Amino acid sequence: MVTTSSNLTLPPGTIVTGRWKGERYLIQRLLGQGANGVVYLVKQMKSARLYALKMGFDTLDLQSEINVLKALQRKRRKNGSTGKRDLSYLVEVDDYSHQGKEIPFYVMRYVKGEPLRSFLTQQGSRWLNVAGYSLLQQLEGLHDLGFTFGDLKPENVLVSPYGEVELIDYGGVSENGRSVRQFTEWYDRGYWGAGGRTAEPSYDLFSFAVVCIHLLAEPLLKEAAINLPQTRSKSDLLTIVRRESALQPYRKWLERALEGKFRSTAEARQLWREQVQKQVLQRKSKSPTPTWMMGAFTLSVLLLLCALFFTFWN
Ligand SMILES: Nc1ncnc2c1ncn2[C@@H]1O[C@H](COP(=O)(O)OP(=O)(O)OP(=O)(O)O)[C@@H](O)[C@H]1O
Repeated sequence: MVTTSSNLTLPPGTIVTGRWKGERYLIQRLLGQGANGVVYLVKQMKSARLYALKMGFDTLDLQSEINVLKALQRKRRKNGSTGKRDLSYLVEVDDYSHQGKEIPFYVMRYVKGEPLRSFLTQQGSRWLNVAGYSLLQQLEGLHDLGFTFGDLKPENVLVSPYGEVELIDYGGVSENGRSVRQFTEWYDRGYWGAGGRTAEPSYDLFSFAVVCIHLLAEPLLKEAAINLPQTRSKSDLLTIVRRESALQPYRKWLERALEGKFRSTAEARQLWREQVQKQVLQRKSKSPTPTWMMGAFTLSVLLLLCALFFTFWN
């Protein structure tokens, strides 16, 4: 096995022992690899619990990601009201000594889910209603703590079988008011000449609007994205939204997000909910959708609404 700082693959069965804290983790399998690191599914030896463990290629990048996670954790603890689940996202930070090198790693909650795109391919694009609502809930929690996610893209959104969303990859999270640290062209407001790269809730809402366009009208988005920067603009996106039939149920929401007109993420979430309710009612009155499917879908919407209620009103 060749190990360099930019290429580190550890086989299943390897035990990663933290240099400072001594905790031991047994690697089960590779979960994924990105620009900033490798993520493994691991079993904590003392508890037999499953976690995700991320090892960094670049110590500084990983450290700043860890700093953000710690800051979020501190704020969540202080606020105490954003749901117990989130308090334990970051589990541990340590170094791993491997072939004479110190490799930094952190351990986080293992998120069992499918990336948004494959989830919708398997379940049907209608499930964007449920997943989108859950995503807006997640963003609202983050925004309320004073942070912007930044690098919102389909790969960073994992969805559970019931449509509940978890964001992964906090490497792009920035404090509101600062510059966005990490972004991906298509979902970046600056790329479309639609605003600056200041971290603020409207930045994430814009990205989510482009994510929706990407998922439901990819060929048109691809076409618009190849325009030169001088000719590429937010109106290209607005034109797609007005023309593409698959986007019509979301039109009002997408227009407001692209124009940066939501006053808050709560308002964006509320409008999303209204448009979902409208669709459910319309379908009920005219579509021959099997009752079981409508039942499962409505149950998921209800579960999300309950989760929201307990999170924000308790
Ligand atoms: N907590 C988690 N639970 C389950 N899988 C995860 C988790 N975190 C990351 N992954 C998987 O590992 C992959 C890479 O992780 P991540 O996106 O954090 O790496 P990255 O190097 O920052 O990626 P990018 O190049 O997108 O910035 C993800 O696409 C996902 O499949």
